[in-house]
Amino acid sequence: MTEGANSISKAAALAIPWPGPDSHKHNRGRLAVICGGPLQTGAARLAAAAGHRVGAGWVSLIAAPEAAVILACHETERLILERRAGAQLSDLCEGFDACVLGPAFGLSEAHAGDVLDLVTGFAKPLVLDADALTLLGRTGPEGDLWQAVRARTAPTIITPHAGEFERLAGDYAPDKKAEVSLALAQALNVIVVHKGAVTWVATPEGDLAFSDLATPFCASAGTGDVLAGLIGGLLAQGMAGFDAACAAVWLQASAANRIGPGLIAGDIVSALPAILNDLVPEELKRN
Ligand SMILES: NC(=O)C1=CN([C@@H]2O[C@H](COP(=O)(O)OP(=O)(O)OC[C@H]3O[C@@H](n4cnc5c(N)ncnc54)[C@H](OP(=O)(O)O)[C@@H]3O)[C@@H](O)[C@H]2O)[C@@H](O)CC1
Ligand SMILES: Nc1ncnc2c1ncn2[C@@H]1O[C@H](COP(=O)(O)OP(=O)(O)O)[C@@H](O)[C@H]1O
Repeated sequence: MTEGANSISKAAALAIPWPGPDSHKHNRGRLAVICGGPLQTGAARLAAAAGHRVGAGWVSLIAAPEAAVILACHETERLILERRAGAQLSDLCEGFDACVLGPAFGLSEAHAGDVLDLVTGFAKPLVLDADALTLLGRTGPEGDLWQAVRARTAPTIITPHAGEFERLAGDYAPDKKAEVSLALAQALNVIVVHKGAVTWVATPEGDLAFSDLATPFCASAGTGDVLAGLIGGLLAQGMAGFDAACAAVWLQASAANRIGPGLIAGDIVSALPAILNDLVPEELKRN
């Protein structure tokens, strides 16, 4: 089944959107990243920074007041949108072109309600990662959340690591990673980015691609949050789901490989301009 799968190459990243003379910050893609509690803001900040670096013109972190204050101590270029008591995430995300939900978000009943609200009420491309996937795994195929994800018409991209994948689809043999990714893509009607030393990207329509490019130094806290943010940033700029996922996987791996030993997640974000500079069309180069 995996014989037709493409290896993700530089060509995937050459397809990313670039700004033009008519670009301004509001039409280059507006990305919302949902933040968890005040002691767990780092994951969302990594995702937001990655989405910003990859070209989204306006990136907001949405957080409850206690976490918003922490964010305000850290963030310079990202906007902070305070979520007051009773406000729905789907209302706050109106006007954004894409959203990332899950990194260090939280696993309570209230968080599960928030995930259901956004999955149902946000009619734009959505990246679900980390805790959003654990919550989805808890409800299972018969649950409201699973059914709501299936019913979405806008693209949904999920980015499970092996542990999160098993919560969604059960155990699998290591040599069946491509097959189980495709099966989950179909079962959930989502694009699956099944991470690891080999990352597989699968769609409900049967598209399949893989990457084994990334250095094992990627196995470090927060690198998956960066990937989720890259996908979100590309979706916000209008890239199609499968193309955005493949481009983000290549960009994350290439930036990580440039660092190698000593890599921590934020370095991938910092290395992105050099990687992007190798891809940018000649007419956009001013250096
Ligand atoms: N800066 C920050 O604030 C950061 C915050 N973060 C946030 O922390 C929260 C927890 O994140 P998490 O990734 O540890 O997820 P979690 O649901 O606890 O599952 C972990 C368990 O799954 C299993 N497992 C099996 N295979 C695996 C694999 N390939 N890769 C990883 N795990 C694998 C393994 O179980 P074991 O095999 O050890 O029994 C492992 O113990 C989450 O909210 C996240 O967003 C992070 O993003 C980092 C930066
Ligand atoms: N051994 C490895 N070789 C290459 N890449 C890896 C390896 N282990 C993990 N990665 C990559 O590192 C990232 C880790 O993501 P994840 O486990 O979600 O981390 P976090 O939740 O801490 O951000 C993924 O993009 C994954 O593909």
